[in-house]
Amino acid sequence: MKNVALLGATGSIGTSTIGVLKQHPERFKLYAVAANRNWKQVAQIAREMDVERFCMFEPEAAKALSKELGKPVLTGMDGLCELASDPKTDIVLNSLMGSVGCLPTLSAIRASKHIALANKETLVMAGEVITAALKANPKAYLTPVDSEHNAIFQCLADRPKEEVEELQITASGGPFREWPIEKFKDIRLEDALNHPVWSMGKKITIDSASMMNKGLEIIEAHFLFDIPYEQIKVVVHPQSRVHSLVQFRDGSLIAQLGAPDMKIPIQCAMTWPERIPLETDRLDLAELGKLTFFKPDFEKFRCLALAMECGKKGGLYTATMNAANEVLVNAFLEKKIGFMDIPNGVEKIVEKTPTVVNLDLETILAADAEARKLAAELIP
Ligand SMILES: NC(=O)C1=CN([C@@H]2O[C@H](COP(=O)(O)OP(=O)(O)OC[C@H]3O[C@@H](n4cnc5c(N)ncnc54)[C@H](OP(=O)(O)O)[C@@H]3O)[C@@H](O)[C@H]2O)C=CC1
Ligand SMILES: CC(=O)[C@@H](O)[C@H](O)COP(=O)(O)O
Ligand SMILES: [Mn+2]
Repeated sequence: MKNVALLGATGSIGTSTIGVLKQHPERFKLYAVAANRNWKQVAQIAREMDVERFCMFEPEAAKALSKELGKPVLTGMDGLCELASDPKTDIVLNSLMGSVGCLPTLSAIRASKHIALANKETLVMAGEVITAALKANPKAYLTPVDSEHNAIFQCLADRPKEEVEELQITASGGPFREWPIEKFKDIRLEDALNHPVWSMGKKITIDSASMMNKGLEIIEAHFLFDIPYEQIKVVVHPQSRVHSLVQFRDGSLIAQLGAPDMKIPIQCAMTWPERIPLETDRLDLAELGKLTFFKPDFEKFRCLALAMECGKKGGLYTATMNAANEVLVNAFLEKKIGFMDIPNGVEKIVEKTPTVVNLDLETILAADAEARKLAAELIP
């Protein structure tokens, strides 16, 4: 039996993860859960799944949950890190939203856990620190949950990176794939939240609409698989059935396909290299008829181009880009700025990225905080 600590239990990935755990009660126990404010949903999960430990990031939510359950509830970043490193935790499934996911990932690595990582911001913000921590803690094991990276992970199947010519990350293209750039100034929040394939949390849905999500995923892939940016390509695939591909040096292009259901990569990330049964839709290729592929439009989707540039520049660029994007996406969700203010704002903030010699955690956290402050100043 594996004890799972589920960070971000009330969100889209958290809910899919609980769906996977429910299919395998003989194999997984939901040992600990964490969320931000939604203590009522956590209470419901606790009653259904016999959870032992809890953290609510917000102190008021922690108090309310503790009163409801009559059990201790941790709070804040210390609480998240404590659950991630709890001696009884076997697998940490990190589905927190945003850069708050970084320190719990690090805490889990330092405690030599198996981390199934959905929180892509961890690697965008602090890829070098995370990869160094993984080297220093060889018993820690990180498996990707993000659908494209889980697909690449499956295609690679532990082959050495020398055999890889190119990673091909698929992108749905989001709701504005066919919109002319002239119409982008009229984009409303409702349009941007209308993802053509996936039902996800609001922040990643806006990132998909701006294609910043694909930019974050390029950086995520670079750090996960140690592949240079020059060998990472994006291919637009509106049906989202091919989840990504690896071009090997012998001419073989290996793809992973499946229904667009996050339960598939979540379970794979928890059980790899074993494949266990999963009740979910199966693909019927004849019914699908055709799958289409296109080149991405870097001019229309400036966030994608910006992310590629920041990744190549390295240093603190990806951390400042990520922080600025988080602040601006949140402002767009609150209808305080327009859609195009996201790429415009991110571009302004990354221009102010300080050069750095020693890329340690403290420097990254300081750059993240400064970029957030500068981005907040752009919001009316
Ligand atoms: N959804 C998807 O299909 C995919 C998501 N991902 C990645 O997975 C991560 C989660 O995405 P998603 O599930 O869509 O997001 P959601 O917004 O649906 O869920 C976010 C979760 O994180 C919790 N949370 C947010 N802030 C904090 C905090 N400060 N402390 C503790 N908990 C917090 C929320 O709690 P509360 O409910 O209390 O606010 C909620 O449980 C993101 O990094 C995303 O990019 C990657 C691939 C696919
Ligand atoms: C399900 C998943 O992994 C998301 O990251 C998804 O890929 C988003 O869709 P886009 O391809 O539109 O960014
Ligand atoms: Mn993805």
